[in-house]
Amino acid sequence: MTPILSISSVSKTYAGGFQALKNISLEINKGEIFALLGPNGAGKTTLISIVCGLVTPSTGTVLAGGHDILRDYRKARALIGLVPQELTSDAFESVWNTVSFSRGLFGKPADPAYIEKVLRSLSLWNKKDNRLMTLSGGMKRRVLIAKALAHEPQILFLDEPTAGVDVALRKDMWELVNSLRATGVTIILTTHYIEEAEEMADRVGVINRGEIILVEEKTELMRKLGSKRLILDLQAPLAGIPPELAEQPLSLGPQGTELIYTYDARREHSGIATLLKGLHDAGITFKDLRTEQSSLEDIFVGLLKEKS
Ligand SMILES: Nc1ncnc2c1ncn2[C@@H]1O[C@H](COP(=O)(O)OP(=O)(O)OP(=O)(O)O)[C@@H](O)[C@H]1O
Repeated sequence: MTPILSISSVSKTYAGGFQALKNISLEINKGEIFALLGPNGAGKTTLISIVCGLVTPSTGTVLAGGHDILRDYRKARALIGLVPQELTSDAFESVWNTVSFSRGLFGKPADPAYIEKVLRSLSLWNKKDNRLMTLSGGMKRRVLIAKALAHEPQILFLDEPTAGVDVALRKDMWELVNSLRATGVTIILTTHYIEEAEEMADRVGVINRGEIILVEEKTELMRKLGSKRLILDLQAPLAGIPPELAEQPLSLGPQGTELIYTYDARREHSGIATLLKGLHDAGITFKDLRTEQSSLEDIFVGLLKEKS
């Protein structure tokens, strides 16, 4: 796949001496939805701000569509749309003017038909003459997205798109992101909500204390999510897995008193019946059994603990 965004060895130390990013390298592929997960203060906003040319990195380079964000700022920035968390100005302006003005900022010629398409796709068309101050919170968020799309960017950053919005609007946002992806836009979103990453992302990156600690395909994470463990408390400890059970996905607990069987909880056949028959044939008996499931949340929390 072609990377549309290449972040290489980016570090950021703020003026006070605080190191917010440590040697970040990340490639984002054209057309993918990438979710950047991380706790408060992890460095998500700093990273986005560097990619958008709002904050200067202490070291490292960022290329957007092959253009260096520092040396070739206008070309690189024109490819990027940024949806911030909050609307800061323009309270007295109309939706139409605000969005059209954003397009002009990037030196793009006026294109009323395109602005109309964006407003319609965001269900803002019948609000086009409303002043921003008269809109609900959800509508204001849509205006932020329309503004970010006004200059036809290829890469869209959504900073916490659904923080503090109600469930219905969150679902709308998810749909919207999917429909944007269908138009070929690459989307990078930051979120605290693991559910959101699960729902939308093709790949997930986890950032903690300024470091990327994991980047993985969501399906791979879901595979981990779907993996379940059946733990059998044995009557008598085993020294090893008996050869007749060697084909099974089995492992032994620390003292040989627990036999652990890992299986995919989403498959129709867990293989547990075959396992139990095999245990019976091998003369292995157990006192008790239980199952455990790891969730993306567990993986996430575990990762953060490991690194702390
Ligand atoms: N201008 C600045 N000067 C000094 N330190 C800063 C500055 N901006 C951010 N920081 C610090 O850098 C760290 C990372 O902040 P950043 O806003 O990038 O985190 P975040 O992952 O976006 O957090 P949140 O989820 O809370 O938005 C924090 O410890 C923050 O206090």
